[in-house]
Amino acid sequence: MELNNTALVKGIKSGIGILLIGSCVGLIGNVSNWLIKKLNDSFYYKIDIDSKDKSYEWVMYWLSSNDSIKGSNHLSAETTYNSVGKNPRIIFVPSVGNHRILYKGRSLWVNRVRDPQFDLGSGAPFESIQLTCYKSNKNILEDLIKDAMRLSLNRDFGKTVIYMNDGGSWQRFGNPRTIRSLDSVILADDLKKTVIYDIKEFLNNEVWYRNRGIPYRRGYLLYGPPGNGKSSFITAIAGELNLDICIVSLSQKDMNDKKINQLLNNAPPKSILLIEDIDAAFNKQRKIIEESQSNNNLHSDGLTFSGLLNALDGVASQEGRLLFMTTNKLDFLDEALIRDGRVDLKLHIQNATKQQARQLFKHFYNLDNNSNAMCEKFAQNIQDYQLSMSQIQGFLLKYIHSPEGAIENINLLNPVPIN
Ligand SMILES: Nc1ncnc2c1ncn2[C@@H]1O[C@H](COP(=O)(O)OP(=O)(O)OP(=O)(O)O)[C@@H](O)[C@H]1O
Repeated sequence: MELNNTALVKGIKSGIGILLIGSCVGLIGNVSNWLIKKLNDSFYYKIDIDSKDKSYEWVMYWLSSNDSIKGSNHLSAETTYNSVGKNPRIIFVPSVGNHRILYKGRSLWVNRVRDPQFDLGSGAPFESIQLTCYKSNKNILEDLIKDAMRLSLNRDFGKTVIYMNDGGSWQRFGNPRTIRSLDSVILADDLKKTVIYDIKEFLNNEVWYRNRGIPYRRGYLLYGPPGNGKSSFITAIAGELNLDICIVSLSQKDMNDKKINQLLNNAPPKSILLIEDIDAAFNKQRKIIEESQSNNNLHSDGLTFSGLLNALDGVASQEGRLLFMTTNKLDFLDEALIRDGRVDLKLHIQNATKQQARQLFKHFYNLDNNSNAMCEKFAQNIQDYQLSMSQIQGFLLKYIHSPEGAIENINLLNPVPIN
């Protein structure tokens, strides 16, 4: 019995011993962590930048053009294209991990961190960058971010940035485009004035909308035969009003109701949302098929008509949402898609009138008023609404340096003889 008690006491003692050692180890661990943190805090200064913030894109762009990053032994290659998807170019950015760089002759560290979690909407991983420098050089981190911002804004200044959707998130597409001037788009009547006035009214009246509880968004539908300037006009509007363009591709394989909702409600600030050829993705026929599927309790995992309508009606972004849709086939569209509130202004862009042909001729050859008679001669041989503007432009391109040649040969474009 006594033996048993002694064994018990020994057991308790060794248990307490282990506990004490465990606690001491834990305590030492905590103290050393605390010390490291304290030392870190007193020696280093850090700034975290989340990939959802605009400054992340600025700093990554800055890093890609910073020479000292090339000394790093682990970079990531990223391919960029020009605005028409050509001329691939590789840029190198820091890969996930820690990198030391020099800025203004000082050392600093860039730690790119990839979160194990993925954004369920876009399928892209969450990322962040941590910039670290010695506390004594604290200001250089803020200077770096400001420099990065200036560099990016300079790159985009006077240009239109195009974004395309990659799943449910927006990615810059190629290099920003040179602005297309409004003068270069020739439309009938006062269409340009009407639309620009309408958009400016909208952009300047946020409070008016908010006070009345009216969703702060505006939708435009441009419809009419191909090649008459629908896309060109939208590009020129973006240039005129200093807006970017977000092209929504509804036909992407993995597009679904959730992603379209995210896209339409999280567009980059100061941008136009553009859905081209909306009839290709959604027309009356497709709606009928979907309705019959849902009557038969068949559920769609992809993008549905009601999903698109919900996204269009979703919470408007802070900046106000400008949506443009284009179609060649107005009759194919379901009424619900283009009803008031979803589409506020419908603009018919028709084939060329004589007057448009005259202006195009003048603009194409950069002629002044002394050449009005020549422009008139060209225009009087164009019948209203018979040819598209792109057909006339294509014809003029054959006589790129010779307006006289274009007039002489106009019967090749239009059978009406010159008087
Ligand atoms: N109204 C116009 N003024 C000046 N150029 C025009 C006009 N319409 C068409 N063009 C020229 O024709 C080409 C095609 O124009 P654009 O793509 O804008 O037409 P669209 O109406 O959007 O055609 P689609 O319906 O096929 O998309 C462009 O090169 C553009 O410069």
